Amino acid sequence: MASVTSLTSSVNQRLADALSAALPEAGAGADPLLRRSDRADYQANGILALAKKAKANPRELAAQVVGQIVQGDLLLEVEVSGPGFLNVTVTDRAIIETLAARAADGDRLGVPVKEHPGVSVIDYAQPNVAKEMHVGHLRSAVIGDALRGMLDFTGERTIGRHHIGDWGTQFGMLIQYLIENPGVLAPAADVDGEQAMSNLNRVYKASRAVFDSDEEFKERARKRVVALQSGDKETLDLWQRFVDESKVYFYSVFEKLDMEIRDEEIVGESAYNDLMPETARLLEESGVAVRSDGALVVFFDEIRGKDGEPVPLIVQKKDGGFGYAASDLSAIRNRVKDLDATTLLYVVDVRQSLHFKMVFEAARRMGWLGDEVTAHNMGYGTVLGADGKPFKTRAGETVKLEGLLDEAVERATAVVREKAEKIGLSEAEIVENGRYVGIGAVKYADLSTSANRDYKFDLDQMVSLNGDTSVYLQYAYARIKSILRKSEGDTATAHPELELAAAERALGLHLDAFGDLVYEASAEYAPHKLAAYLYQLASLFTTFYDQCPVIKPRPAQDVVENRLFLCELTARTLHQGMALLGIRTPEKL
Ligand SMILES: NC(=[NH2+])NCCC[C@H](N)C(=O)O
Repeated sequence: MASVTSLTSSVNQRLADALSAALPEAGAGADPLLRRSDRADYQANGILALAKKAKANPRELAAQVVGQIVQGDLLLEVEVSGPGFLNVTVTDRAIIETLAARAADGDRLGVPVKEHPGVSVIDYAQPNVAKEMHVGHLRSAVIGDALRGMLDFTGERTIGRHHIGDWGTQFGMLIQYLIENPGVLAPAADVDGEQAMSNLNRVYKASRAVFDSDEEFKERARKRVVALQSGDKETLDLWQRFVDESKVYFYSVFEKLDMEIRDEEIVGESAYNDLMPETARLLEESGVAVRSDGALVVFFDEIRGKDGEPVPLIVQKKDGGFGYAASDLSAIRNRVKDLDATTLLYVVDVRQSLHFKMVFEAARRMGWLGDEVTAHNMGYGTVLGADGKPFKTRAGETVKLEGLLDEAVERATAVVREKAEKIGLSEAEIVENGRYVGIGAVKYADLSTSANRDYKFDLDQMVSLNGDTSVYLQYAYARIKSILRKSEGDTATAHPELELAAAERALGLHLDAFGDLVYEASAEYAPHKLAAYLYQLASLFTTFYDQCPVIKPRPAQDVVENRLFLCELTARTLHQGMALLGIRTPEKL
């Protein structure tokens, strides 16, 4: 099925044609700058600036443009307003016909795919081996997954990279402890997520205690690091056991999050070990990195620390070891060369933004990044507690993710249970819906705030039925589904010949904007714009449903059918939009 041009684009094109007829010197590319408006359906604001440039009177130019407009079936009225704006009203027919074309396009809803899709490699959901996941990891996973859904929908090819922290000197300590206490880590195949994490916690704490108190153990642990780095087989096998055990835990959390993570996309820091010596050599040979006190570093004039001295990016330490930066620089080479990436996205805590600024700039100097391949860090803000301070337990520790997710599901299940009897939900359905509502609430609270801002983790607010929450959207969806079930004898059919009520037009115009919105939000990496769109859609539906009876009191048959058509398209748009954000919409709630 062909994609559908939105009404906004059609009207914009119509006005652009009239504009270049009225003012030929403005050329074919002159943009009337059409926006949705409260006064009419749309307002065009572009004429003012063009008139100024052509030294013409804006109101006169606006009137000339109106004179050139071909109205056809699309436009009902175009009038000059204010200093030289155009207020535009489209016909009811145009609205319903366009929506009918969208409705005929299955899940895509007439949304076009990119003409020149690229390859976006998205670095997200990157917890650390042998460590518990915290709320920061939640944000990366949720935002990354939503971005991926949105980009995929516009035809972009996306590849996930879960750059887990699976390398570093702490493994010397862990592995040495495991060698000396072989029974402490049950095989990954024998444990569930919770057991895996409690095993790892136990080993971590125990080995840390020995490490801190026993100098000889410390020395053995140091030697173990060297063995690990030189690729000693026995050491690597034990390291792999920590990775495998951790993966059991990661997968259980991702499953809780209702998120699909693919094994082949878990490519951690260690995966780039073999590339790092070459990365360092290339950087040094080209002069981008220099030796300083024996270390290999990149300097940036423009990046200074608090003391005013340049902050270097350390590619290779004095002792020859490679760290986080070398791994990230090598990952860039790999993603660009082997994965053919055109865009590199990183969904990482804003506190790492200096690191990425330096890594990207170094890669740019090397020509690994440039006009053809760009990199962006979607640095996200901090998760705050209900008191507005960084989210910590009473003991001051970072809050563990699983407990939070369980609590969200528990609260949501209680909310679902309240209405369960009335709508006839089975126990299994209550449990499933509770999960979708609870996890949806957590995801939506994160996604509805722009990523770079902090947000409050407030469970009471998150599962509230009123306000900008996923539950509100899920209820709107389920309500429409119930209306559709109750109207079984009638079909949802578009009737373009009907005159529309104001609330029908408002809903219809918003439905039409879905495709443009998904495009814009994807291009700006802004899931919060999609969330805001969906919230508005649900609100417009509520107004429509209050003002325009669908079956009770029963209007004329064609009106019933047309309203059911609007109901159905709203439900499908809500469902699809939420799916792009990674949130489920239960059929009955
Ligand atoms: N390519 C990257 N450096 N990605 C981010 C990794 C995040 C890191 N594992 C952390 O927990 O902070």
